[in-house]
Amino acid sequence: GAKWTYSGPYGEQSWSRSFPFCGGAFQSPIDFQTPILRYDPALSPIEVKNYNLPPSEQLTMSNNGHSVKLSLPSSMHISSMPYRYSASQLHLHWGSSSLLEGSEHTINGKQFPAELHIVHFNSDKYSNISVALDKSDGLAVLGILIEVGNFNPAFDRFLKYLNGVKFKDQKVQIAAFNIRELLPDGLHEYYRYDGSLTTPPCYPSVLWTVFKNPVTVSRQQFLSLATSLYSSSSQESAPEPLNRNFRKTQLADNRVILVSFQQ
Ligand SMILES: NS(=O)(=O)c1c(F)c(F)c(S(=O)(=O)CCO)c(N[C@H]2CCCc3ccccc32)c1F
Ligand SMILES: [Zn+2]
Repeated sequence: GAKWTYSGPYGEQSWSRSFPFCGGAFQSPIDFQTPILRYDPALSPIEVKNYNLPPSEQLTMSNNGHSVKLSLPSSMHISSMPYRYSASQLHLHWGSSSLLEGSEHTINGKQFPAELHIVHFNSDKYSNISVALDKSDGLAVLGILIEVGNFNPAFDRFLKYLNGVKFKDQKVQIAAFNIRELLPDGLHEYYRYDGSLTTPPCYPSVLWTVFKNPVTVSRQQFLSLATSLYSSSSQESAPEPLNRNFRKTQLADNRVILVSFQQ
């Protein structure tokens, strides 16, 4: 597809030229501002199934030039939503060694150092994610905000392989692990809204669930994520660091953000 980046001439202000939905409605991410939040007691705790993958299983970790992503088996799924949403991949967004602000969603204007996304598709209605990608009930993404603090052994399960995917299109196989450990302890407090992919093609097809409570990684783990990767391929002459790969917050328009918790 058409080239797009997070800065320069192909940056987000230009995305809508090649990807019209990026200039459309229901775009993500957004800033969770108190005045547009509404408590919804019907929002039940998120329930995930088969997230505890056996270490005998292998996952493909890759650098696609936009993020580092981990392929996930479709046996992993969210069971607490009206439809079953099966896992497809997880990836991250982060700042840089000099910018500890790289999350996509923000809370009352506070941007976190990084954000983890676990992408799922509606496997009750669609046979695979490619078919589900542009359907209004096609995708569900879990967003986990990341703060710098204590060392996180779960994140190290894949961060320790970053040097194997330094350049675009590099892949490595890694031992699977319990993906549940990447999530915050409580899955009952979250923001919920209808939004979009935060990268081209920006389809408004995502039911977003962003947990209220961030997880922590150590400063060293954050710096490893923020400084190990390049968006350019190994053959290219000028290596382009892969960092600050987050989209700016979009207008909420008249969308209401539901929250499962009361202030
Ligand atoms: N923030 S976000 O909206 O969740 C989000 C990203 F930020 C992100 F970088 C990716 S990407 O790594 O695939 C690089 C961009 O194509 C995705 N992938 C999705 C949408 C694109 C096509 C596709 C095909 C199969 C599986 C997943 C996806 C993404 F959904
Ligand atoms: Zn994402």
